[in-house]
Amino acid sequence: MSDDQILQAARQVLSGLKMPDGSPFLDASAVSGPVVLEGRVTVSITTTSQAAIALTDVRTQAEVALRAIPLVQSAFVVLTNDQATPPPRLVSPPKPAAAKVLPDVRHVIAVASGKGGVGKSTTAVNLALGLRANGLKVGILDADIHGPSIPTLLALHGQPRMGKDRRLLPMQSNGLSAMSMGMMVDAETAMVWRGPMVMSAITQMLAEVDWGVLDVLIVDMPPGTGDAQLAIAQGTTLSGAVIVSTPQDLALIDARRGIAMFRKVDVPILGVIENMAHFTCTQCGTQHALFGTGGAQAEAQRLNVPFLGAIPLTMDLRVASDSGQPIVARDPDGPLGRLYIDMATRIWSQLTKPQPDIKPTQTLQGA
Ligand SMILES: Nc1ncnc2c1ncn2[C@@H]1O[C@H](COP(=O)(O)OP(=O)(O)OP(=O)(O)O)[C@@H](O)[C@H]1O
Repeated sequence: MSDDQILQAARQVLSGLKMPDGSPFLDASAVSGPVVLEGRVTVSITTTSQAAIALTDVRTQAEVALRAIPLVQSAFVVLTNDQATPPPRLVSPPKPAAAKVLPDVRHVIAVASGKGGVGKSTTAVNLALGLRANGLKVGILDADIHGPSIPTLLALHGQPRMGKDRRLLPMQSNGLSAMSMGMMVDAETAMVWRGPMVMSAITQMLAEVDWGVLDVLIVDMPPGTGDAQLAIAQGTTLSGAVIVSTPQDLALIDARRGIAMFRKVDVPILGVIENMAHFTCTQCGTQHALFGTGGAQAEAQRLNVPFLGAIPLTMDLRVASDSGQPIVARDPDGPLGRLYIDMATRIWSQLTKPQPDIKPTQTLQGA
């Protein structure tokens, strides 16, 4: 069945559904889609948090009907909360009505950067493998809908399979359970989602993945500190955040914004990692601080957050990452592998040491 045929079938099954006010589902101005890409079907219904509950039934009916179409790889009907500004600061514990969508995940950690291209995804993957080397069950979610890079970094090919209860099974790579938003929704659909819409879509889709029992789920955040990032930080109950920065002043200014953003929504900062800290010449062994030195460490001290370590700029790391064999998997006992594993150990000990401000993940808030 081609995408066009799936689209026709999708429109056919959806045409039988009604909105809560009795109007045809497909005619509702709040409904966008269906969009079909390589067998994946997405529909979004724009709503407000207050009106979302009334739409829950039709959302489920639409999803069940779409998933029953032969050769549909995945089907998501997401309630997107179209608010121009993020909802007011969430006071923990989160809203009591929140569904426990990840009851078997002990901690969700965000790996974030204020600025793109600083090595956030590379760091997220290697930290995930470092936690795994500590004997933990670890998953990684690539939440960067617009520029997903985890499939490349972990050499994930093909589409995730559907489990028994029609929930998607994460893909497996190097002992990690992995899922990329890019595999669940096509970039074109996501492109029109604003911050809060991205958040509600992400939290909802997280619930559609059968993560199983995990000690840690790492969320590789989209770069930046705009509405989308704030909404994810706010809507996903996080145990903590790790901030990645290069040593340049400009990157540090953005990292500072990232720290401020997580603090605003009461997410503890587990630490700052300086990436591309210095370059060691392969010919003469001399270290060159191309982007300055010690900036992230000084910033971490100034902001009173832990400094987890500095990763050098190395060809090995880049080649390993870009060929889908992360350095911790390829060479766990080498200097870089040990560095990441040590940082992961420190992160885990922070999560598990009893302190009032680091809480296990209880809930993820839907729309
Ligand atoms: N320490 C390092 N040494 C050498 N290359 C690195 C290092 N860290 C990351 N890279 C390379 O830099 C590029 C960008 O890295 P990565 O995709 O992890 O960044 P990002 O911050 O997640 O980017 P984006 O904002 O686009 O999601 C990749 O080619 C990666 O292999």
